[in-house]
Amino acid sequence: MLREPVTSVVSPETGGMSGNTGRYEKRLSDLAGLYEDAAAHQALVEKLADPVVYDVEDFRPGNHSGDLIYGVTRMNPGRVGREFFLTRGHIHAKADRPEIYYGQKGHGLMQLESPDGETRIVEIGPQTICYVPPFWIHRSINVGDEDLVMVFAYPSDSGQDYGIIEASNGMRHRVVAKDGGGWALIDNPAYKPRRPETVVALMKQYA
Ligand SMILES: O=P(O)(O)OC[C@H]1O[C@H](O)[C@H](O)[C@@H](O)[C@@H]1O
Ligand SMILES: [Fe+2]
Repeated sequence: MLREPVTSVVSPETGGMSGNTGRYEKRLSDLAGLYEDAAAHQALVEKLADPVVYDVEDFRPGNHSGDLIYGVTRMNPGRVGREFFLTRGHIHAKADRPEIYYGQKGHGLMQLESPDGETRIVEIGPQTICYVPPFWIHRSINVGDEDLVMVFAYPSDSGQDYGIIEASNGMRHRVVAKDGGGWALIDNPAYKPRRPETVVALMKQYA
């Protein structure tokens, strides 16, 4: 069926987008288990009365392969202990599907992890396009002191698999605030590397 063209106007200030077909919010309590300091997380949920920490507005034309979902994510600035506010993170359920992010406002990082445990950190500011290649687990982190707003687009049949991060007890590295400003990468001591067979099986589906 022939589709009609669509335009969306993005507001870098509010992180909203016209023409969206959906919207969802994540509250701080939805992110339990992601941060190294679970007590600091719980204390902050109570202190701030469980605020929205990121929201997503998107346009979804449908699920058939070859189509595209696009939208905008807005993330609050903030920290849990020494870690910055972040998204849950995922690999695409169809793991060979890529994604594009386009910075609109604020200062963020994309933390990427390959199936065999390599980490890459990409800085995203306004006007920066970040290409997330197939097979990389990805999570956004707001390392600035204002909202981080990014436009994204990915194949509409990608899906999100959140279990891969849970299964390894988090990503291999954590991004933490340095004393006096900036950020640093540290090891996540709880990290369980994926077994070589798991990595091969994940990539073989698309060989
Ligand atoms: O799904 P999360 O890992 O919580 O990330 C939040 C959102 O970030 C980006 O906007 C992605 O393109 C969305 O697909 C994702 O849902
Ligand atoms: Fe994604």
